[in-house]
Amino acid sequence: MESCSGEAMSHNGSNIPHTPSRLQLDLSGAAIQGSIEDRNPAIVLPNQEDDTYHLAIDLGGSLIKLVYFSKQSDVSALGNASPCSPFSRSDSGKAGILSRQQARFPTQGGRLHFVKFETSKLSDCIEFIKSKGLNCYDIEDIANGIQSEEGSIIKATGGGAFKFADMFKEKLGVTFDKEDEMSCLVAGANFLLKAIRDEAFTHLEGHKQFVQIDPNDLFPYLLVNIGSGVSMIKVDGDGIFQRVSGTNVGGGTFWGLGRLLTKCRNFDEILELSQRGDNSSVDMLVGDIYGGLDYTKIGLSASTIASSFGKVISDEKDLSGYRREDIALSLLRMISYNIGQIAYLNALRYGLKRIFFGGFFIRGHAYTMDTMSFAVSFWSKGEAHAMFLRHEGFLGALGAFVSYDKLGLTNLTSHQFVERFPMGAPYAGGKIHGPPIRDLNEKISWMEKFVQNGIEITAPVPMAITGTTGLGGFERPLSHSSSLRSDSSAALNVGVLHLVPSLEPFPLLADPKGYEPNTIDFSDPEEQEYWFGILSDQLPDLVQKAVASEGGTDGAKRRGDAFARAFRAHLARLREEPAAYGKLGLANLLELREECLREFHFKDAYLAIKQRENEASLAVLPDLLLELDNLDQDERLLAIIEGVLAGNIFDWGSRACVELYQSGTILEIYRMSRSKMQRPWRVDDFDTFKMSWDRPHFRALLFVDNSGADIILGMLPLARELLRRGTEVVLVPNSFPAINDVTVMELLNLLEEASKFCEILRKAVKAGGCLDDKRIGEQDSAANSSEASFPKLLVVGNGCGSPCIDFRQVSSELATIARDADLVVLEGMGRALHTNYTAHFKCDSLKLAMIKNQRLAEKLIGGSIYDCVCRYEPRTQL
Ligand SMILES: Nc1ncnc2c1ncn2[C@@H]1O[C@H](COP(=O)(O)OP(=O)(O)O)[C@@H](O)[C@H]1O
Ligand SMILES: CC(C)(COP(=O)(O)O)[C@@H](O)C(=O)NCCC(=O)O
Ligand SMILES: [Mn+2]
Repeated sequence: MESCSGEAMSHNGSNIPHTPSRLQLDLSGAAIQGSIEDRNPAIVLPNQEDDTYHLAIDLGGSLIKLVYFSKQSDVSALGNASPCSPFSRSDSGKAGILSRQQARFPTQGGRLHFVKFETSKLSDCIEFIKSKGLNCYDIEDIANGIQSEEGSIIKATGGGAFKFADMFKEKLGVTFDKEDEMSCLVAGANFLLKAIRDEAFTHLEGHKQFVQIDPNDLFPYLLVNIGSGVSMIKVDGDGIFQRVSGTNVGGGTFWGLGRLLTKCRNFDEILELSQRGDNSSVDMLVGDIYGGLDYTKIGLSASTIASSFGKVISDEKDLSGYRREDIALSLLRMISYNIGQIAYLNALRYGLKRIFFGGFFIRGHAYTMDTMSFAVSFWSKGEAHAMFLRHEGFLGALGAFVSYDKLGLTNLTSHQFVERFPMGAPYAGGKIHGPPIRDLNEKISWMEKFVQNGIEITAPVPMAITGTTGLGGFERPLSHSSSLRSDSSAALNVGVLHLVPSLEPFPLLADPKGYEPNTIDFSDPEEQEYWFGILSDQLPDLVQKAVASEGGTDGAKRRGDAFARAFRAHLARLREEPAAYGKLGLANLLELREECLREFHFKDAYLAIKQRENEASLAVLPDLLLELDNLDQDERLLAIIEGVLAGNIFDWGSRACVELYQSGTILEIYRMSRSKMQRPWRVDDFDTFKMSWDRPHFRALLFVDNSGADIILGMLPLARELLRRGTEVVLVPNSFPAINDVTVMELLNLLEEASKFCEILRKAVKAGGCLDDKRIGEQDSAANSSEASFPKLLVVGNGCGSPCIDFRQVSSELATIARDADLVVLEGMGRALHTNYTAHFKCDSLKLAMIKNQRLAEKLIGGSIYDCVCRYEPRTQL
């Protein structure tokens, strides 16, 4: 059994330029993934670009916002969709059962990208649209897969939909289908609040906190959109709203006056300037009027602004006599506070407790948000709450986008979206500098250029200003040193939204609403710092393995460098602002690393290691099974659980374990690990679990972890034991790689091998239909008809490519098959400890892991490294 990922298709070595044609494939770098002996091997097309589907545009007074959707070409003819797709058909090529299941769950996913341009740079925007071919698709043609000859009709909103209609027709051949601006703002806000998990947040005194919105309890609310001008809209439902107020003193006023008074050349510059400001030289404060005293009777402190810019009237100075910084700050406070106050008054007028602020005036700027939050909270005496939206300025464009009825986007829910933060401006959303990056080579060169120039690469989103308003929101910004980045990284806290309609919540969660995957509290800065440190330290070794896994070529080295730079930039970004990409937990960090590897087309960094461990473990499996079979039933169950815990030591994500592997062969380490299995384990519910064993389960889901001894000498014997008692077993591996975790493809190969010498596994595999008969040594499928009644062994991918599992988003296949399961086994640190340790299930659950990190051992179970956890919980009665 040999797997490979070598070059398998002839190609001319150069990248075929990307065109928006649906049917043109970039075959450069195409490679077979998996076993070369397969009849239907999966083919990976690393250089195949997304095909763009459609665009919506919001042409505002200051900024043009684009939201566009891309969808990968239908490459089913080649047997694989994408190396990065959670539903890569690589899973199905080999597994009859999966192919059938996937046919029932067609995926219609794609990606939503967010980009903005200054309206004054309209020509850049037009160039971008042209270069991406965004003007070439017509929604009507999508179903037929044809490229429009005529030029498409695109949804457009904002005043520019009228003003620039002729120019777009002339330059791009597109016709605007105009949508009402207010309707779009509301549709965009409703869509975000219902479909994006970490969208809304509060921002008080520098502290950002995400708010979970119940989609069934969203209305009514006040939407305050601060663009050039300000609109205040009372929203009572989808499409049910009223523009109740507005003000002409908005973002345009701030930027317009600010430019005049400070001579700043761009918006971020003035925000940055305000960071170093002291407004007391410009503003008239209460203390200026009251001789330095507070006006206590009406609750105003001496430092409260009595009159913005009021001090200027009593000075003899002209503009040059004031610091630009002070002016910038005074102006920002004046505008933000005023909008916050008017918003509050409108909330009061209509009895609304929730106010969501959007529009690009906010610009994710801490000080602006703090000021508005303070105003709302101060005037409402804490009754009303100011909330902000991560996609702040894209409400209108998104609203226009969801108005494409045929895309059916309005009913999507949060579990169907996965947000990714790829490197590179056009991928990340935000300001575009220079031509868009079209392929991996361009992306790598783009990153290399930064290094040559001695400029540190920044993650897709900039450092937000960490400065806070200090007490009460009206003191000076505390931080004078941090600065807002305005380089070519995107200027937004948004990534690319991957729409995966076939993701579903895991149906066996006992408390889906209260479910939080991450166990460790990441709001503790010390905890964060520890894990950032771990991931940084592991990076050189990972890069080396990743490069070797791709043959160590010069190309692989370049990709490895780019990956390392990208991942370091993400870590730096998150260190500065942990909530930049949404609520941060350890699971997100570990997944980000895997996603980043995929972004640079590393298919499976640990493949060679996994193969070596699989071979060594398969060689001793027959003896182990014989040994187990000679034990009586009680002893056997204990030996099997011990085997699972012992095998879990093979974890290439743990620094301690990797050091350990220097000290012996795989089998020596496995034996050593087994010999240390002294009970009671640190968490030991084995006896209760054994009691429940009297009643065989109907269907068990086994969330398996690592390749090698872990799966082969640990989990397969457990699966076999369950099968022996008549329980149907569903092995649930990762859909795509993460560290040394076993994947669907590998597991099917392992089952093929194990079936050769284990009859129970062979019969169950046959009954489950995971492998075709020839692969399990059955030439005549009718020969053993008795096996049809044998309990089934199935393999179903979890939909993830991470060492952890977030049960809010799993594959539809898993969700479907889980409905009748009555036992869930979670194995390994990632799945059973970092995530889900405190999760409860509607069915019996068993969490098995060896703990391979000293700090976690101390914190979580008051133990030490290499302690074991066997946590059993009978089903939660609802
Ligand atoms: N790069 C930028 N250029 C100009 N204005 C910006 C920029 N970034 C943020 N802004 C602020 O955002 C406001 C525009 O917000 P936006 O929501 O796009 O409204 P509009 O649709 O009116 O253009 C500007 O008036 C300014 O205050
Ligand atoms: C990434 C992992 C969760 C994988 O563990 P597994 O699920 O394979 O048991 C784990 O290796 C881990 O937490 N590693 C980082 C900590 C360390 O190096 O100690
Ligand atoms: Mn693992």
